[in-house]
Amino acid sequence: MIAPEGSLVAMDDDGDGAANVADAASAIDDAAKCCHDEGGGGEWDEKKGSVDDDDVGVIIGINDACVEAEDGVDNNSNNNNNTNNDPRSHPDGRFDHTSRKVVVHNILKYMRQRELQKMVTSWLIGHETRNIVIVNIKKPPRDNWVKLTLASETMVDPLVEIINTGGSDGKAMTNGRGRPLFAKRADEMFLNNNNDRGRVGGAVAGGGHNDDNGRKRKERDDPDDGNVDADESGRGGDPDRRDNIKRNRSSSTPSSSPSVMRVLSSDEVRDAITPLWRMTYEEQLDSKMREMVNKCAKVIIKEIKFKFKVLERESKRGQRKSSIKPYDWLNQLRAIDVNRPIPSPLRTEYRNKCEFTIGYRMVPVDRGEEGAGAGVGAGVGEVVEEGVREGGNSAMPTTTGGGDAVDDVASTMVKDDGVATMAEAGVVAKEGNDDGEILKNASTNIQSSSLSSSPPTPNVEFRRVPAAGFLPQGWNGGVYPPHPLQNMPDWSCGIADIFNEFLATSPIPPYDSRAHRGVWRSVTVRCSLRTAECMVIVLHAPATGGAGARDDGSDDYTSTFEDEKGRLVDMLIVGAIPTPRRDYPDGRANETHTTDDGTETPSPAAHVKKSGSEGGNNNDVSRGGGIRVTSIYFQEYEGLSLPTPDHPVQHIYGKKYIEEKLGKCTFQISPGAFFQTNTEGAEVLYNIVLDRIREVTSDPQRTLLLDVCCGTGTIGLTCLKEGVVGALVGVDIAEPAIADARLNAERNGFHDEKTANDTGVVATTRFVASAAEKILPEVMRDISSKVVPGTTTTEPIVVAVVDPARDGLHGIVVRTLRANERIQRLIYVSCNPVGTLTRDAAMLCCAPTNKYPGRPFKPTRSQPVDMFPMTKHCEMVMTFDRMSMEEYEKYQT
Ligand SMILES: C[S@@+](CC[C@H](N)C(=O)[O-])C[C@H]1O[C@@H](n2cnc3c(N)ncnc32)[C@H](O)[C@@H]1O
Repeated sequence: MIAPEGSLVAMDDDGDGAANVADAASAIDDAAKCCHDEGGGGEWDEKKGSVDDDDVGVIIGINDACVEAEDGVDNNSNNNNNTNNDPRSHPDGRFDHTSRKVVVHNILKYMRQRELQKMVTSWLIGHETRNIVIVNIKKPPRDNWVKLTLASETMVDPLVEIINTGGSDGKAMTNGRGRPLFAKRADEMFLNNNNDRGRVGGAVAGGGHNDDNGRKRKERDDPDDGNVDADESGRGGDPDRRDNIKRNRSSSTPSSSPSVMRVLSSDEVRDAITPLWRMTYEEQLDSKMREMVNKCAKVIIKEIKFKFKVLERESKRGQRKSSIKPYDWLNQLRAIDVNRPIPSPLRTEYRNKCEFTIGYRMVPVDRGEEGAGAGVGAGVGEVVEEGVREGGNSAMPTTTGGGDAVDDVASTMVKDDGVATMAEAGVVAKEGNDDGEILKNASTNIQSSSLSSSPPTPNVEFRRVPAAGFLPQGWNGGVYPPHPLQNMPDWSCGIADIFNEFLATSPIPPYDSRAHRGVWRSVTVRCSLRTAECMVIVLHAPATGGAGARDDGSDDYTSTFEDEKGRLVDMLIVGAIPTPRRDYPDGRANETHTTDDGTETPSPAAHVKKSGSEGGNNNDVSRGGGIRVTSIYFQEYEGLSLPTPDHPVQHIYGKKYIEEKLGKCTFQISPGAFFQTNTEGAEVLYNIVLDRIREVTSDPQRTLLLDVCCGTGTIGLTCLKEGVVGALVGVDIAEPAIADARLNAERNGFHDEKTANDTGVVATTRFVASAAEKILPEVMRDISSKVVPGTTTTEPIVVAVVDPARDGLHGIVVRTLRANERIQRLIYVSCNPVGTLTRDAAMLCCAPTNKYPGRPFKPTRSQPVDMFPMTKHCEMVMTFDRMSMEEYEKYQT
């Protein structure tokens, strides 16, 4: 591996030809020093005696490999480019955020960085032959667990074993005070924390700076697509998707004890992916309101109070010269007043983007239904019937309603004995019959399952059918169609149907993420009902097969791959997307929706037509039924997790982007760019941002908006178009998003550096493609020195909007925003309000320290917006105002 510039490589200090434990320890020490540098990632707060940013900048190698230190930037975030010199990248250059992590519990809550590193190093002493390389250590402050990232998935189980059995008498190692440590695969933790997925010990398991998941990067941003394999890390926040990814990861983990897999009913699929679907919409909002109060607002108050206690302790010890009293507002009854969540204009079928995993569906072979189930929309074991594709000339198979058939097999169980699992299906299918190998379920050894409420049915036979859909039970449970999910629009199910038909007849199998064999991985569909455009992105492994297959040279689909791609494209573009037969719960199909003027309409289509006509769109699109695919991409990827937003794509058909109308603007969206997944909900969200800006400025010409994590420029350009600001600086890490943002500026009338907008305000736009933590200090200097366009003043009113991915803001970004007192109002749009928002809010509002200087902010408004009905996820717009000098001085002692 090449060490990144400025990082450290463990030297063979003792001249034995290899970097060993001692070398590693010395490198660790150096790395520890490195972490104190300005701009470093996880910073150690000596005074607090804890790791502040939870990301300890260390790499420990206990094998013949070299030992490196991090470059100090939190590349764990899903949004980082994958470079070969990133010490956290996979040894072969691939970025892996998934199953390489181990969580160790019962660590002492307060440990200095160096102690922590030495302890971790000591676990490996005597086990050098196991060749374990720890590439990252993350410990949240004040928590008693640590998360270790290893160089390879194969090192995970050996490390767990060492920690759990490597102590005296074969017992677990101890924490230095005699308490036994307990290590577990991180992906198993996700499985076990269904109700609060991804959180461990009260903190985000993915690490403070990270999640989503999701892929710390990963962690993608559209909250509820319930899926899986390809995550847009860092491209915003898709909580459901993250949840799904966790489900997948956890279930692809080999388990030491046999578990039982059960075919889920449609209701159970809904429970897994849209857990609030059984509630009325008012109940859903009530539940989100409670969550925002208890897990967001109250936690922020607690965090700030805690920081005051630490300061007090330090003052008593004489470690601090000046001090500051806790703010009075912290003890007020509703110190952070949370408003009731604003409802989503659409309550069903609101997603404009859906991601389906390609894998295998388990179809029970019912003697009367032999040959059933080629379509993804079909319920398990159900017969596919011929249907006519709307707007097209071909007869495409569509499916009959699937719910009954699924319910019929709800009590059927199959033993996941490590042989007949879905994860292995790719391999088996290659050897056997892709679209119908029959698996016999052993009637013995069937165990009770936490998922199961009904007894197992012995001797059930299953066929594995290639399919695209969701993985509500993870990989081992197989793929389920999206048709029962009420948040999925018709067009997405129609696309799934096309894929199912294609996969059923393709000689090329789906990708098996455990064996790394096969080819088809996932499909992402993005659609605008307002412009009637639809983009399909097919993620696939190389045609030569996955890495697992290449090892033994057994898979090579190069001779048929191009033909199969062509066949798939033909199927996608032959006509309008077929209208699927949905599998909605009784009486729920025709939920009402609130239109812009507050009236109730029966379906999303009515709302869409209304909005569309206002926006000048005359497409007669009915629930997506008349939509055609307008753009197709293929993306080859052989990494273990998900491609980054910048990963190359191959444009195959149609337009290179889709357009979406939002407010008064039209936006183009490329394959790698983030866009809010609920268009109507995004309008509500952006209106709140507009109101919050209007509250603090009556002089748009002098007002500059700093849009951090701007994506395709949607928030900033909306504010320019509405004339509430005169200048916009947008920063985003994703190059495709920034390229779109620049074009979107032009598309919406901001052609040059300076353009008078509709309201007469002279507008300037500047979009920068860079990680905010790298560029923000420079951007802030620049803002302070330039003359405000259209004026002669160098004193702009600066309002900042931050809308980070689930990972939240990097510590450097928080510090820069806080230190720059020209920013009087900061509007934080969070897709992770119960996670990273609480952390970042505490940093913005706590008393000033060397690390977080500047007058503190104060949360003044909290407005949740329900962007993801039926899921637990909720967006939050929290407004922070700079504490006045007068008030601030009051607290100084
Ligand atoms: C939730 S999206 C918000 C996008 C945009 N504000 C919108 O509403 O469409 C989060 C964005 O943060 C970007 N991002 C993630 N990490 C970043 C970083 N370190 N620096 C700058 N942008 C980042 C992602 O590329 C993504 O576009």
